[in-house]
Amino acid sequence: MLHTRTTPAQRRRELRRLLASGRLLRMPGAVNPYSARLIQEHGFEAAYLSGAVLAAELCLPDIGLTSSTEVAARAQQVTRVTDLPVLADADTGFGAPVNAARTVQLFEDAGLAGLHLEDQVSVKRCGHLDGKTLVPREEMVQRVRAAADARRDTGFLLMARTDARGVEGLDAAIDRAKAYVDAGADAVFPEALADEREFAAFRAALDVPLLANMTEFGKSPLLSAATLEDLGYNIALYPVTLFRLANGAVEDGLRTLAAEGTQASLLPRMQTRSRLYEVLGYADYTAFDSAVLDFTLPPGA
Ligand SMILES: C[C@](O)(C(=O)O)[C@H](CC(=O)O)C(=O)O
Ligand SMILES: [Mg+2]
Repeated sequence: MLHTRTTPAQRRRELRRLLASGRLLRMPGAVNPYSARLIQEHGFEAAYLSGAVLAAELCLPDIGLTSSTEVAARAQQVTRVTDLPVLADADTGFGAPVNAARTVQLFEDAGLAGLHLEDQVSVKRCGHLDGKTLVPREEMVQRVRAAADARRDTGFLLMARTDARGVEGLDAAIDRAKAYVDAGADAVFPEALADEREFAAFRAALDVPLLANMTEFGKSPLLSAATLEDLGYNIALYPVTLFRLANGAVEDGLRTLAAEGTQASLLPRMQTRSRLYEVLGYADYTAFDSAVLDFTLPPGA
């Protein structure tokens, strides 16, 4: 009942254990708390909270309009329903290095297992678009240092993302990543690498855990989990996959409903009522109050 059994500290330890295991961790982005629960049920090791999805859900572009408190509030709703470690997208840290520090503490309090900070300027954009602007390396070093110092739980994972590949080139991106690790980052997210060779170059240059962003319709090839594991990557990120799938299904459904005047032909593609109730754990609540499950579902529901 009420789904979770573990503390944030346990989940952070679990994330660190997984990152040290040499196995690839598969991390889909949750669209909402319910989908975080589904990610857990389907056997994934961790979940992600994407800045792009959070913004898009509010019908906003991913340009840094959401605030750290808004993201933390959403994160808390997600961490309440899953025992999986959840990594959150902290964009640029939402301002100056002191804002990044505050973000770390807000995200710790939200029960997250870690966050990533990127080296773009505050009016940021998706890492797979052209025309990005970076802050000077020294400013990002300060951002990372402030974030590392702000942690009250040293288990909380601090990941540095560099967007430099598309702006300054691969070598500069690797140099920046090394400086961020020296400043206290536990792990690195090399954004928008062009091919497998570049993924390998990052792995050869750094000995901290690395995340591979397998976002669709972007600049990186969609490498399989097996390939990423062979390359020595620690996390395969699918940040917007569930959101794009859901939106595709919703648009198809709306078209069919409009054209056919009934949703009847869509039923085979819908999650049933009984499956929904199973995920929500209706049955578990009856242990406390038999009135919760004192109904029978119609056949096929
Ligand atoms: C990972 C990311 O930061 C996100 O917010 O999910 C995005 C994903 C995307 O826009 O496809 C990014 O890569 O910038
Ligand atoms: Mg993002």
